[in-house]
Amino acid sequence: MLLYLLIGLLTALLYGVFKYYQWTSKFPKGPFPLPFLGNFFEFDFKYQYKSLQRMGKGQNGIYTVFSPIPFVQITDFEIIKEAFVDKGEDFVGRPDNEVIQEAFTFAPNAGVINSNGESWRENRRAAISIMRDFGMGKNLMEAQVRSSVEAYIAHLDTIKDKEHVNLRWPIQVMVANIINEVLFGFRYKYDDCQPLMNYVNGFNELMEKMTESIGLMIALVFPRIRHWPIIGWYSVGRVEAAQRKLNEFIIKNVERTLKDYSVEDEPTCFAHAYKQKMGQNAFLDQTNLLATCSDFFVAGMETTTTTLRWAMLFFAVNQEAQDKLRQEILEVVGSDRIPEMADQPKMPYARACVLEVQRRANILQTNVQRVTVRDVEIRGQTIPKDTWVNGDIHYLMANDPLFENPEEFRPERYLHEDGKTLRKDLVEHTIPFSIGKRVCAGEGVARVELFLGLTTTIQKYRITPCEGAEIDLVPPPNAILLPKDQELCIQKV
Ligand code: HEM
Repeated sequence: MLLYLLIGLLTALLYGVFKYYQWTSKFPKGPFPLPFLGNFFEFDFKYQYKSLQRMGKGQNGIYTVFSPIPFVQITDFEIIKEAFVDKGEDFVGRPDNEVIQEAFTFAPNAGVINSNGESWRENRRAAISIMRDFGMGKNLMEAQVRSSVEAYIAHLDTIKDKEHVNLRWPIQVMVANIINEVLFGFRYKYDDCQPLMNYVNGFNELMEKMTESIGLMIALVFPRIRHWPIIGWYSVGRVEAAQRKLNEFIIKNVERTLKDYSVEDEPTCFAHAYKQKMGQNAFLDQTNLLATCSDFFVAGMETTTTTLRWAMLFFAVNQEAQDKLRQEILEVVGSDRIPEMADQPKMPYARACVLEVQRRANILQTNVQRVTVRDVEIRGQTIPKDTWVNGDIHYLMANDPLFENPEEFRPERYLHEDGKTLRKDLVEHTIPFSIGKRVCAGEGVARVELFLGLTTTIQKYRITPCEGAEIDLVPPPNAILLPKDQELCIQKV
């Protein structure tokens, strides 16, 4: 009897293993997955980009990691382009996993970053149209950026001990004020910005918790565990609670902005303009107003701040590049006014610097996840509908053979020998904002912020390491690769 039972169990197990491998064979081939567990134990969830760097080598640009969810990685530029641009409509989804949608968003299927289908389309369209009306990529937005940059320089001027300056908060407030003013119509003062600091700290804690939690990874596969006592709290509950706190900040700011606004009035900020559009279709409602503001606030603040913080460290370490950049700024702009976007075409070295900062900082461990909305074929391999796909811009910018010695910070790599013309091939492969239908919705603003934020700082200040200190360029684990907090010496030029 026992023997029959054992034979029965063994047969069921072998059948299960057979079915498992039959299923995995539907996805692009990658590192060999263990039965049922896939590559779970090969994956360092804290440093996902390092695991993906290791696994991606020798995979011909497209492969699957089972974590244990099938997770297709695309590491080759031409294949990312084929998927996200040529077949863009097929890769336009975001995960509609209930844990992600309920715990990590303002509300399920709302806003722009995590929504799907018509809700995403209508909200992205409305948001971009409002941003354009407020001058995204044009003069009005540039004027806001320049005024925020000027306030930041004025703040740096007031700092007494310039030999030990942590630039984190000055940069954070400068960048946050731009998006805050666009969304809600007001700015924070450098000496009175506690709600903003609470938001930023809360967001960073949320990112840390998300990166460190193996429980969360398990909950993505078995969402029910989030309702279990204790396990539910450690896997999802504490992350969800952190997200709810962030949501409160957005609700307060939107309420403050809309309190005295009537839709007959001329809108002076994003929240006003969205309020005017509400009701035009079923997806533009109060929840989506809040969720879209939340998405633009978070996406618009932490990414640009982090990139500029890395920039200061790179230039502190690379004095030669800093001198060269300053020389170009002084030749083209002089020192009586701050740079403007119209100067950019005459400043190839500055453009190369921004590209190299973004490439070398490479701030996202993985791209924001896409999901296939139908079965799709890429390079002769089928990716089934509803598969998670990482268009791995991190891997690309750190490993593409076009970037010789990718670890080096060397803006010159973007310039031809004449020192004036940008290398189009390298520029094309530098895609920190991703590409395709879901390309970053704030790319235009971010480019203005990065160019003006960087060039104005270097125009006004020489940045060096503090005496006797070494700059630490190793990022701690976090979904966004933030630099470690460290002080720098700043000297007025
Ligand atoms: C250095 C700065 C930034 C970087 C590196 C960056 C990068 C990205 C990336 C990689 C994505 C995912 C694209 C994809 O799914 O393929 C994204 C999406 C997004 N970004 Fe940015 N971003 C930056 C700044 C901004 C700013 C300033 C804003 C707002 C003003 C913004 C708003 C958004 C939004 C709303 C999305 C979601 C788009 C969608 O799903 O349709 N980002 N960003």
